[in-house]
Amino acid sequence: MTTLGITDGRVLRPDLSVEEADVLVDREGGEVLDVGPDAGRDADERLDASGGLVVPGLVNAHTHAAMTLLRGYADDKPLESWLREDVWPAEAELTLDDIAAGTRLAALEMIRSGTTGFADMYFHVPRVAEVVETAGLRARLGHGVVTVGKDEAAAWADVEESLDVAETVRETSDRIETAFMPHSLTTVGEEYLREGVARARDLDVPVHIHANETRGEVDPLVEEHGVRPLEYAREVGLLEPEDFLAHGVHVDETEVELLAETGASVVHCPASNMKLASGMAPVQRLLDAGVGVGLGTDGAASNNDLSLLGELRDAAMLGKLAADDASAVAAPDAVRMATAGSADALSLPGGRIAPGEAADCIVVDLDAAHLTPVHDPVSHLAYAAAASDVRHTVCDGRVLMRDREVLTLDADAVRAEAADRARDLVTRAN
Ligand SMILES: N[C@@H](CCSC[C@H]1O[C@@H](n2cnc3c(=O)[nH]cnc32)[C@H](O)[C@@H]1O)C(=O)O
Ligand SMILES: [Zn+2]
Repeated sequence: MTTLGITDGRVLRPDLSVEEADVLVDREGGEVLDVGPDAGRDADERLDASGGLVVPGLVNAHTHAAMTLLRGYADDKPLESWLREDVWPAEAELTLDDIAAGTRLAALEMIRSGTTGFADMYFHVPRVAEVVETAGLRARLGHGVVTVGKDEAAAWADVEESLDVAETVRETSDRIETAFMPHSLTTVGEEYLREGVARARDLDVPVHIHANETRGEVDPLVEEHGVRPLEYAREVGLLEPEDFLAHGVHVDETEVELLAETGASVVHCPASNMKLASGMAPVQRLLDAGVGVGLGTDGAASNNDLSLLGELRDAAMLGKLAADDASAVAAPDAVRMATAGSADALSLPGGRIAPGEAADCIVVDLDAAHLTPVHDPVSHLAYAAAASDVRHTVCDGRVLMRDREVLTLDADAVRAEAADRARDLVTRAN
């Protein structure tokens, strides 16, 4: 066994208290061995955390990584027209190599902003998995299914591809898990949902889906089925404890209770919900009811970055507006959402720094003008720290970024290739 010591900093513990301590990690086992004063002194390799805060690696519980290629391509539109007029036509032109390049750019951005784990819904997933493996991140991956607008054969083929990906891609790496991922309750027809979800249970994989994102999506569903969307979701076999739903903006009391009862989680995406004017999720209400809530950026085309430090600030801010209460979604709630909340929603290791937990952690530099003075480090994480304050990133015991240098990807090459491919993609789409 070789060890990594993250030394001389302060550590955010699972109860969100902060103490001066080292973190000692088993590099091969990818596990935290010890947290305590001088615990890392005799480690084989050291990462300096002085002046910094050691935090669990952030977990992005809902994104479409390769959409980095469409960052800034179509802004200032609501969901329906944004998808139909801009995003889907461009996505129809994506090649396998485009997906790989866009995902590499996302991985680079995630590592540089302190994200160690994520859930991705996209296509050409084996290529996504290769990038995740090389970058050293942890992920739950799936192929997004859309059946509306397709003939029956094409629709079933899309369902089959998602199930096949869920079954096979999890073998790629110890750090990769999968899910069956129907795109949403309205873009996948009922018979496909029922059959796909039942088959996912046989494969023992969870289901990830967009749900209750906009009123424009909820109202017609209620009209057609005569029940709330999450009641319909339950009827078609969704809402098992390991399932996780993106957005959950327009949920009523019945649906909040249904989530609490079933144990399915919600992934809150505040920036995307604001940018597409989708609405405000009742996050404090969900937390009060005991619903598991994680945090996601959604794709870079509706955000427009993948920084979870930015996102958890948005979550804390929007949560107060939604509840009309300044004490709602307090700093510790937002920080928990981006760490343990997301890891638990995805059923992935991580989210807590304690012996026996996965060695996924980051060091956030507190030596900066905008982070002075440090009355409360948790407040700074929630309200003042930015992606560029992340000094080191460690996932599964491996150092992915040291002193802001990413070690697993060639940052300049990744950016150059993504920019080239994005330009060509947009030319083809128009
Ligand atoms: N197999 C499908 C692809 C589905 S992947 C997931 C999809 O979600 C889309 N997407 C991104 N953000 C959102 C959102 O906020 N709500 C709904 N869909 C989104 C994204 O552009 C992508 O097309 C097909 O053939 O079209
Ligand atoms: Zn999404």
